[in-house]
Amino acid sequence: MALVTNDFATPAELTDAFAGRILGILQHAIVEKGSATLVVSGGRTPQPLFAKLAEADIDWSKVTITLADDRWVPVTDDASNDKLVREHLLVKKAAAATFITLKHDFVDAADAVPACEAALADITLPFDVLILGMGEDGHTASLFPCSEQIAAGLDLNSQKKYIAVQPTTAPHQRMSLTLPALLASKNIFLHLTGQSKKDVVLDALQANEIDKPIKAVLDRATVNLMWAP
Ligand SMILES: O=C1O[C@H](COP(=O)(O)O)[C@@H](O)[C@H](O)[C@H]1O
Repeated sequence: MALVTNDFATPAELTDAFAGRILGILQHAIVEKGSATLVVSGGRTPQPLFAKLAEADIDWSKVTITLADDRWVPVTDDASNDKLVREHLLVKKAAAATFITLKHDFVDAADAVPACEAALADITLPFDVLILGMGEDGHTASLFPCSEQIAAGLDLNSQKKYIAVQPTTAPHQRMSLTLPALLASKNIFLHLTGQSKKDVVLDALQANEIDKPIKAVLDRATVNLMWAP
């Protein structure tokens, strides 16, 4: 639908402005309906944003946080998005938030899909805020172009909110929200740093969504790109 570009001169300026924007939406949701939902991504990009959010003075006890995707590794592993959230977001003032993990005690992520669906069952959609990341291959959440599951993950008729994904060119099996579940969000942000990732987004606008899965979101939602070099 629309890509709204918000460019900042430095990562620090991006972090400050982006945190303010997210907090404003969460605060508004809390006033309007008594609660708010925040879906975050993992990887390296969001760590400073998480640190900034964690210090914010909102009523975090009314906020539920979950992940758009996770790597199927123990939550003690440095590759775990769950670990990232627990160590950098669910601290200080934000420690009062409720966290819905995607990691359940199954060897194969595919066996954990029902547990993830059940854990999300009490949450009323749409999510208030979705923060997506993106890899250089155009994957978003864990909807990887190189995976056998990509068509199923992008299927708008899917009744599933989660899908287990096995990338072939990236490590770890994954658990990911499906495209229809990602699109069930009132405010969608794409959080990127570096010129190369911005170029990937601009290229993706002309690409096939199976090759560049971020395109599937860009085509169907207003996406605020929050970017700094
Ligand atoms: O594997 C993943 O990669 C993307 C991008 O991560 P980054 O380190 O390049 O910021 C991330 O959005 C996703 O949550 C993660 O599982």
